[in-house]
Amino acid sequence: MRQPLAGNMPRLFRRFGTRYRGLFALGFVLRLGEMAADLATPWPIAAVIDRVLAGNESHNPLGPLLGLFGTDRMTMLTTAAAAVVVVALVSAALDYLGDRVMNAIGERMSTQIRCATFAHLQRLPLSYHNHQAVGESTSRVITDCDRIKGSLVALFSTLCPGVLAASGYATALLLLDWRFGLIGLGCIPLVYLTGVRNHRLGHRAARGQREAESSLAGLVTEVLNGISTVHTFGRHELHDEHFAARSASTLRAGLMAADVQARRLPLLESATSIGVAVLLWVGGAGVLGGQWSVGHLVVATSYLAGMVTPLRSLSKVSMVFAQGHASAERIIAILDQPAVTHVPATWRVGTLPARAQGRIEFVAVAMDYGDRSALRHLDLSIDAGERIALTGPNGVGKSTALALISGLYLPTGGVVRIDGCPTADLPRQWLHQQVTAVLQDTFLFAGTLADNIRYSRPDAEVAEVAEAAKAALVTDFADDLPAGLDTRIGDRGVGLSGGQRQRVGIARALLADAPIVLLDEPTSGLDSDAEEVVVAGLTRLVAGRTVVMTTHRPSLLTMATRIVGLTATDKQTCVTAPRGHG
Ligand SMILES: Nc1ncnc2c1ncn2[C@@H]1O[C@H](COP(=O)(O)OP(=O)(O)OP(=O)(O)O)[C@@H](O)[C@H]1O
Repeated sequence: MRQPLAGNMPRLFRRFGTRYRGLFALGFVLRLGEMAADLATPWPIAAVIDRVLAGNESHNPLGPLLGLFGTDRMTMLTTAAAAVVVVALVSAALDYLGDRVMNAIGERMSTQIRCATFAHLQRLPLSYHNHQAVGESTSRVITDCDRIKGSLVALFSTLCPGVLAASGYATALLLLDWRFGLIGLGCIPLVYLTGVRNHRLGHRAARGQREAESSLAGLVTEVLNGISTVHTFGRHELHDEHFAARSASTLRAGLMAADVQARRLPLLESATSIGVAVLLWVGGAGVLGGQWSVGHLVVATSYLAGMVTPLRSLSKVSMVFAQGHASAERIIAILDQPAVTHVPATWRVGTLPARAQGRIEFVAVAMDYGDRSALRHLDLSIDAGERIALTGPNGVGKSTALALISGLYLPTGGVVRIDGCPTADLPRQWLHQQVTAVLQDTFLFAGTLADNIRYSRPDAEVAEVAEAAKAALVTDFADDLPAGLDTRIGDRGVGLSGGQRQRVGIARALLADAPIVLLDEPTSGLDSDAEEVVVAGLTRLVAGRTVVMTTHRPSLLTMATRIVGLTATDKQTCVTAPRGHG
């Protein structure tokens, strides 16, 4: 459910902003100082007009100060000019310090929001990621967090000082003369009404724009992930058409946002010009009637202009706020998702043995992915040290069974137990130490071969990494590379063959030294030569561990001590009579 318009930013504030209260207070004090300097700015000019030019001191409280260094006209002019410069310098220095402090709050808060969003996103269950395009999630972490940063910086460097300045000038106008004050205050409802109406429109436009941009990012990521398929089938035009269609919705949303933005300033100008006109008329009449001096009127118009200027700059950043709100909504949608670590862990790590025996049981296990059923009432028991191969038709649920053992998903019915403990109740950290896997396609991160092997156990010694690499036959090809195991490989293992990537995956699993090993078609994409080498590595990996594998390859089936066939009926995933296998 969407949060109310104003609900998202305050939530981000409560969570990430409270620690900056001290800095905020400092920034506020600096802004107050700057405002006081700004309020003093027109007085030397007014004093010159009233005392030096018109020879009249009655209306100007600063008039007598002008004669501090002498009362001849040129000395008073010089004193006024120096006062203008001093006041401007003080205001500029306070402006600089205030901006530094306030902008820093925005920058720090947004960095924290980005880090927290990424950390949380990583911990969301696979069921979330299965339904979310990678590009869309990337766009949230990068672009939405960037928009939040923009609006936080605008909040601290424009909105807060702007509101402070506008209220300061309004108060000063009131103190100057209550009639001037009323004229100034009269502008505020007009500005507020145009602002609120535009903010709503702006938020709607910004939300549409972000959704359209995210969908574009999702498309780009998908096509680039499958770029070799695009090239193989030469379907570039198809994706061009999809991209153009989605770009059209981005354009529509962008034009709507541009229209809202363009409307804002003229509306505001019209609203505030009424105030300026009234002030000029009332003030001018007052000067003609001898109620006020010209200098007095100059100060009042300068205060009204001072009050209107921040309102104008606020209107310029209001689209930034609208975008920030829309993006905050999308970030909160991620932060509100329950992470996998929230699963209650009944057994604490300290109460569990450091190493499981490796017994696995499926008791009436069912698994549905949304509306799709993958396993129905599966009963299967695997003894510690057994090596079983799951076989059966495509889609019967073999990979799903493996995913349930490793805790990637929790069963939607029944229970999966390791050494008698349901996986749903086990701490994730312990489960990661007990179960390792070699999948159909080993995913490698950008970094060195050694980094990728160490991924399963970051604290492993160099010698242990080398030993795992040797046992998995990684060393055989790494020795021919320029820096051996320290050779850098690209994203997703670009630069290595399929068989080489699988060998790195085996080394990674060997280093994890877990009592349970899952093999999900680890040789399916390999030719017979590569398969032979990978099987040699796997033979070392499986020794002395409980192994559950899915494969149709005879070379792997020979490693199994039992082959279990799965078949599906409407009500049940059945286990066909187990066959002993050496
Ligand atoms: N992440 C997922 N989201 C939705 N449905 C899924 C997901 N993973 C698997 N499925 C569905 O669950 C069913 C079982 O899939 P699974 O991959 O476990 O079968 P499998 O026996 O390993 O198949 P194969 O032999 O083709 O690898 C299939 O109908 C599949 O479409």
